[in-house]
Amino acid sequence: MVDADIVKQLKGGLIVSCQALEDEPLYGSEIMAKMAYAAKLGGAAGIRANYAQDIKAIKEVVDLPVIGLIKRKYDGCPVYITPTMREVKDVVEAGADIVAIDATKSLKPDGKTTAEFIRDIKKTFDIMILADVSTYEEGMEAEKAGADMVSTTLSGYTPYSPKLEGPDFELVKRLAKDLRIPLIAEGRYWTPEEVVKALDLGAHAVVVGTAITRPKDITARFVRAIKLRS
Ligand SMILES: CC(=O)N[C@H](C=O)[C@@H](O)[C@H](O)[C@H](O)COP(=O)(O)O
Repeated sequence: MVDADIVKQLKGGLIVSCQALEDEPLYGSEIMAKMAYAAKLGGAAGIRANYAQDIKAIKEVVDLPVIGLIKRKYDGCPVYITPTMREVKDVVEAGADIVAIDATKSLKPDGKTTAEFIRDIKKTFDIMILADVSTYEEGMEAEKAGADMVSTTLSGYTPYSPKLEGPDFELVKRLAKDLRIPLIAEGRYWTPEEVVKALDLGAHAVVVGTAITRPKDITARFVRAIKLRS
């Protein structure tokens, strides 16, 4: 069911993605909860988080809407963002307000299409669904299938979407114009100006992850600039 209060809380705001995989230096729920707390103090409107234990830890320290997901790889399947009902259940039980799922045209590990997967989630759980897409068509399909929001998360990460260095503004513009449900802008936002531009193009909210919560990548960006100088 759509929670109008949550949609309203996120409107025009910044959602900070606080994620560290097992092989990343900041892996650990305690650290991710501190990241989320810092984001809240900085004025974030919401948090995006991976893993049940991180979602739980974050929910204990911040009262912001949390978009939860579980990244899990299944052999031979390109879908890794909350790919099956098993991960959805864990996200729901961890207390997330919204579940983010891969809503690309790839079949899920159990052979379901995105539309079938969304239908099954709706039948089983009372949670809002954020459809992570890589193209305009996937966004429109997700809305038709019953998603509550769409995010541009996967643009640049499927073999058939454009490989841009920065955000996919064109996708934001087209989806924000044609969807009736909220469009979230996400993926490779590094500056406040880019975030403002996405909102001006009609995005409901913008997710920033790496540029705020992955110090290894932030450091590498500075170092790269220094190296280019010589
Ligand atoms: C493609 C993929 O797996 N994206 C993931 C989705 O949850 C995260 O690793 C990203 O950090 C997140 O989307 C935010 O994007 P950025 O870190 O570029 O601000």
